Amino acid sequence: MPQKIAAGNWKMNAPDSAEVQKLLDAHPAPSVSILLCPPATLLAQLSKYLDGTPIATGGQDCHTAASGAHTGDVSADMLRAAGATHVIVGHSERRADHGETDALIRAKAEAALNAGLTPILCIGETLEERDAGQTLDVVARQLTDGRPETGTIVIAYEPVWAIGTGRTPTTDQIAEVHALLRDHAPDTPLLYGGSVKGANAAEIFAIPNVDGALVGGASLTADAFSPIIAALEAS
Ligand SMILES: O=C(CO)COP(=O)(O)O
Repeated sequence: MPQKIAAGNWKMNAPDSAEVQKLLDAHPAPSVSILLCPPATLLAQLSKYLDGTPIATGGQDCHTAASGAHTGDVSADMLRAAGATHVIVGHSERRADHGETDALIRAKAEAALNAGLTPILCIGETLEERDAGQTLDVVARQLTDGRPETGTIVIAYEPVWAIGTGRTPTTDQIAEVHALLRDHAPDTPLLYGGSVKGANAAEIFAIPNVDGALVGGASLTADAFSPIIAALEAS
């Protein structure tokens, strides 16, 4: 059975530290893995705060190189030194905003593995691709081209049109993609991401081959994230 993971992607947001303490108080001994991915500037501080607790931390992106002349970037080794265990790579917001290709994302995932981090590889189709019937082709290509040949990773299926929109795919649509991912990655945790809330979490976690969630907006407060963690524990 792949590990169950409730991961929060804070994106470019900085919740109050009281929210983190509230989350810890609500989940002193979780039966699933909990991960928070803050902005890079907060990572060291948050990792220190969470040291010795069941909540782990991750980065939101990394450079392919370990160090060097790359103004504005952060390496996987630096994330690791700041306390991270994971790093998100290939998020659709980075694919869209920074033109990240599958080849670049794969190099980032390899850099993460080399630094001792577990990459969370994000894949997912746009609405145009879904409407054109290309969803399975797109995610299969992103997986094949973006995934390192060896090493332990986590995969997050995040349909671009479901991110921050309040729209989620039907359970059949999620099940179809996750079945394909499971065929390609039998022992890999497969997360769903895109408008996951306390209200829909149980239904999503009941879908075969869904091992957890990558949560954006609802990871910013303990009140919103805690019911998602509880639903995963109950699944
Ligand atoms: O992009 C996401 C997580 O990486 C999902 O964001 P939302 O949960 O805000 O839709």
